[in-house]
Amino acid sequence: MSIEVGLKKINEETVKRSYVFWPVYKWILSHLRPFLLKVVMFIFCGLVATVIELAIPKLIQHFIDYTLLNKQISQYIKVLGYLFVLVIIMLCFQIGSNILERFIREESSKEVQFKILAQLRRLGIPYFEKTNVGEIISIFNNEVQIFQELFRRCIPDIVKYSIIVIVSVYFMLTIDYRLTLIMIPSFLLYYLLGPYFERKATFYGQQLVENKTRVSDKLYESLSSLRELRAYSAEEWDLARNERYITAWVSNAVAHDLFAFMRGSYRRFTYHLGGIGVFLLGVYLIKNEQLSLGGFVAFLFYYFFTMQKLTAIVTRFTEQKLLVTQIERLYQFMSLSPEVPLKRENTVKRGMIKGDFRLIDLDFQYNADRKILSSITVDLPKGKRTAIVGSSGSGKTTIVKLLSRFYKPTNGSIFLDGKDIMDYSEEDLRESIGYFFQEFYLFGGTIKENILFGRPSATEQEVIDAGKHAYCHEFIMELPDQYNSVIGERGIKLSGGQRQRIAVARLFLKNPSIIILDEATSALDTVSENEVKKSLDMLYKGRTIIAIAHRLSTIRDYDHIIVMDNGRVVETGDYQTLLERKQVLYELVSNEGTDKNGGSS
Ligand SMILES: Nc1ncnc2c1ncn2[C@@H]1O[C@H](COP(=O)(O)OP(=O)(O)OP(=O)(O)O)[C@@H](O)[C@H]1O
Repeated sequence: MSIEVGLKKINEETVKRSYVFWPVYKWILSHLRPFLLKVVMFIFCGLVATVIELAIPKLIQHFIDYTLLNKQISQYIKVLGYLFVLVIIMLCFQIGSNILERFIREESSKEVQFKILAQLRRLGIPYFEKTNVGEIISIFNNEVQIFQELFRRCIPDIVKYSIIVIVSVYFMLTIDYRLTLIMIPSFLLYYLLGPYFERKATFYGQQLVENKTRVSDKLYESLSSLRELRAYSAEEWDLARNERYITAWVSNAVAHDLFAFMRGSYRRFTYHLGGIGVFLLGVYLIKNEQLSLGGFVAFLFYYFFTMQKLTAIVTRFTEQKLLVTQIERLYQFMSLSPEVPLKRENTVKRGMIKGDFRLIDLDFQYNADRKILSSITVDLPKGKRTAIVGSSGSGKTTIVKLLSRFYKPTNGSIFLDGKDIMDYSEEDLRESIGYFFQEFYLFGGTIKENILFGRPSATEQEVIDAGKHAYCHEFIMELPDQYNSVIGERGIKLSGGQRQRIAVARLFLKNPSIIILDEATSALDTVSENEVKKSLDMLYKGRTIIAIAHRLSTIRDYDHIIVMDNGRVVETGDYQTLLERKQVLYELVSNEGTDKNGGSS
């Protein structure tokens, strides 16, 4: 059976899938490893609390059989005293068990969140380029929640209830083994249909949560697009669209409640049926003096308590199976290996990378079906300004991604200061390279925090010096809170040029030996561009600069130009020489001039 939910058909078979269950389950449980001692303590506390809780009916049995029948008042007070002490001890162990359970749950889910972040970092740019942000966010929202759910309910409940059932069956056996055997047919009767109702109720329960999220997403979309809907007279269309999702939600809710009710009713039916058996046999045994009255009363308590917990274990197992299947995507994500293996040991002294790049016979493709770069052999000298130019799609950005080691070349090598770039540690490389893009991220905090991002350990004076070098000190000092001014989400309260100068200040603080730019200032007006250029010129001094340039007017003063076409390097040299050669760069410059003049020159 399947139900139509929105545009996606969700099949119930997903609930039954078990081929991934064990590896995923083992992986989930591996998160308990750091808290092994606490897990043992949790089980111990649970065991003690359960033994005490279940010893109480035994005490009642004693009370009925000896104290009450023999009318011994002193015994009566003694039993009450024991009971009181036992309850206090039991409560202490229950509190301990609850605290440990909560600690284990929260710590393990915190750890999984850290692991997701670390894995995202490990997978790096290739993963972000292949996966949409929605999917990544959903891993955090849904899968982490499922993970918490497993540690909140399923795993601890299965452990707790199992302890209860084992201890309780032991006490039942000490009363009468024949009565205890009645549990078997009673449980088998439950097992006949119970898991079916469990599966259905759990499945619809999960769908209910997903549909609820979908309905609120759609409502949010409808509210955000009210103007467009009215302008296009599309209210009816929107209503019909929402109705579909709401109908799916409602039918899910009805199905869930129905199966949950049937699950509960069937559960009660089976163990009450067994209860009748216990009554009949119990009365018979009392009549034949094979069972005491107190023993019978205590047994009744154990029977109902055990049956309830036993059937609850089945419920938790069903829920757990579904949740584990749903967490499979997170498991697969955590099992991914980065395209570029990360090297950890630092092999060069801090600040010693100078930026002398040599690319030898380099080929690259993102996917097996298409070559993006072919036979690239080129030098990008240290301490110089190199510009990479060429038509759109010729592979400029791809080269820069390879220089940054975001990707691994398909063939050939990249040497940095004479050493294969793959042999540098991640830390060495990231410390040595700074980036400057048209768009970059400013955090919603203060200007100081945003500059400090370049080197969090920098002093206040270093931040101010960086601000001065980047020509942003003056405008910062004019703001009401100066360096402590809050700049709004993504730096919304600043102009484009001001934001870019903050980014330059950040780079001053980071102090990398190599700076990679992607047509950094093309989105600015002339005044802002000149201001940013002034700050960039300060930054460039003594560093290796590699720039992707779209406007050829910006590369005149570069030392070295690499001209690309269709994934190949077609020309290299300085600007003047290449122009005089009147080949590809000359063509590009001429075309740019033509475009600017509207094709008239
Ligand atoms: N992550 C990716 N996966 C697959 N193909 C990609 C990816 N990034 C870029 N490409 C392809 O590689 C080719 C070169 O792209 P690249 O971005 O390097 O060109 P570019 O010269 O920088 O272009 P532009 O000047 O337009 O930015 C293009 O055909 C592009 O479609």
